[in-house]
Amino acid sequence: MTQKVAVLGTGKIGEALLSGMLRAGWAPENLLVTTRRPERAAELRERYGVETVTNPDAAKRADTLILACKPQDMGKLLEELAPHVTTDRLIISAAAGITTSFIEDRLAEGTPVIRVMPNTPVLVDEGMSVISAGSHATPAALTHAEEIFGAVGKTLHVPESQQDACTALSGSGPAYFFYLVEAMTDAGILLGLPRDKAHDLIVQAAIGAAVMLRDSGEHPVKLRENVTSPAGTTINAIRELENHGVRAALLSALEAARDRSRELAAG
Ligand SMILES: NC(=O)C1=CN([C@@H]2O[C@H](COP(=O)(O)OP(=O)(O)OC[C@H]3O[C@@H](n4cnc5c(N)ncnc54)[C@H](OP(=O)(O)O)[C@@H]3O)[C@@H](O)[C@H]2O)C=CC1
Ligand SMILES: O=C(O)[C@@H]1CCC=N1
Repeated sequence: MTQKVAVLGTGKIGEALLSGMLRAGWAPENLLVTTRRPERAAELRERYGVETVTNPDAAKRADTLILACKPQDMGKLLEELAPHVTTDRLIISAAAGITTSFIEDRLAEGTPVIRVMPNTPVLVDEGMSVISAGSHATPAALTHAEEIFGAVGKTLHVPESQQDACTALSGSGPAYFFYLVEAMTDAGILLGLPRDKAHDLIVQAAIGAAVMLRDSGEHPVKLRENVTSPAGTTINAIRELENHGVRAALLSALEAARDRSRELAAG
């Protein structure tokens, strides 16, 4: 039997996943989506040729339900789904903070639940999706989750106790790099470069650095040392970064993101 997958709460990350699954070869007729607003449903139908349905219909018709609403909307969504979700359905939640037990407690006893934290680079098939099994998720269910998320990037299994930390590093991670690029582009303006040139220079530096980090096999410290010439330019910049506590700021920032993920679980 062909597996049907429904994305429930198709906003930014839900749409990113949907588009990735279609790129990876999923047939539109095997995908269902749900939205809160009818105009959003129309947009998705037109853009992707997928069927839009209600949440109860998604629960009745799809084998796998990917819950992609905000953590704050999860309780209400589960209330709506509970009467219709049978234990042969697989529930995958992409919501920050929401634990598998939060979901299990609101659905029929024995329903398999998997928690996944993806990130927006799934849009370009360079995502990272961090996967944890709930109490009733079988190895086959985990393999299915890996197939879905592995089509749009890498996957990593972690114990659920590490999910809030992974959310801070990986789920939110791309935002920190976008923020750095934005700030460094402003620095280019300060130094008198036109914005488009500053942007191109910083983006290419980021891409080059990312590929080296991934492919060179060298530690980041070594890669940075290779750029940092004695009495040169880079060390002057590094001194300013250290003076302004950028390393400490990053430690605090990621800790704050981790703590917020924990808070979201509490509602
Ligand atoms: N954005 C990211 O980078 C990442 C987000 N996540 C997680 O993904 C989830 C969604 O985040 P994001 O995509 O950014 O948020 P969005 O607000 O873009 O998407 C959530 C969508 O869910 C819809 N929705 C809410 N309640 C219902 C409901 N009962 N039925 C149907 N649709 C509903 C909302 O509709 P409406 O538009 O009408 O409000 C909205 O379109 C969050 O839990 C977040 O933690 C995980 C990893 C990365
Ligand atoms: O900011 C957020 O809460 C979501 C979760 C990870 C990335 N975006």
